[in-house]
Amino acid sequence: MVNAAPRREDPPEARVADGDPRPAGPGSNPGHKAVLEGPDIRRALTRIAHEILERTKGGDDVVLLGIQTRGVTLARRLAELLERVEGRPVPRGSLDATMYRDDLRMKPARALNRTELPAGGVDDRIVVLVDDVLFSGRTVRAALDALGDLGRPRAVQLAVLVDRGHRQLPIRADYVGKNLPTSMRETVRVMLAENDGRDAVLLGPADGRPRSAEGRHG
Ligand SMILES: O=P(O)(O)OC[C@H]1O[C@H](OP(=O)(O)OP(=O)(O)O)[C@H](O)[C@@H]1O
Ligand SMILES: O=c1cc[nH]c(=O)[nH]1
Repeated sequence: MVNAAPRREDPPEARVADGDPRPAGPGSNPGHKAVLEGPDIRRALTRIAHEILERTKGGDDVVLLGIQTRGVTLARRLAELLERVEGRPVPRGSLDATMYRDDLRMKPARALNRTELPAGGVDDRIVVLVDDVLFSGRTVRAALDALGDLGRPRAVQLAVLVDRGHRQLPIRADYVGKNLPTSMRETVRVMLAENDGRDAVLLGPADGRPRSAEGRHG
């Protein structure tokens, strides 16, 4: 399980009592606390990779599909971990579900990202959707609709780094890095080195207003 206890590789400011959130560090807003640091994220992803192999009986038919934006980075990292264990490449791709959202009209327009499938497609495969945060479930609902237009997987599973609760749809994750109880007045920000320059999961106030799936883009 993810361990918040101080470790030698943590920066000095991280060495606080077990269970206490750590100061958020560089690149983050004041008032945000780091609930996971780089080593925690690495351990969580390693555990998820092993769980995927166990549940899919060696991962032979697995395709990892990262949901834009940070889900794509996490899918890449998971693929590398699976490849290290299995000694063969694991097909992966990316999914932008923006056009399938049910709250498109309520949000500022945003640029579309790439949807890319591996050469073998997704038909008859076990697709593991990967995202950084699971909240209302509306992004995953949109991703399932997008996937339905791309093929017919044998099964679809969901892996998330953080499940912060507050589901508005009957969606659950099969693989969870960390269950993080939150209030609607908080926001969870996942930072990844490839996207943000460092690895951390930050918990902080939601810009002074409760964050909900209504009126936001996801
Ligand atoms: O369960 P939900 O309520 O849908 O929230 C979860 C989604 O919110 C965030 O994405 P966001 O739309 O902020 O885009 P980003 O990943 O590109 O930053 C996060 O990356 C998840 O995809
Ligand atoms: O707090 C939240 C809610 C949805 N998506 C995020 O990335 N963070």
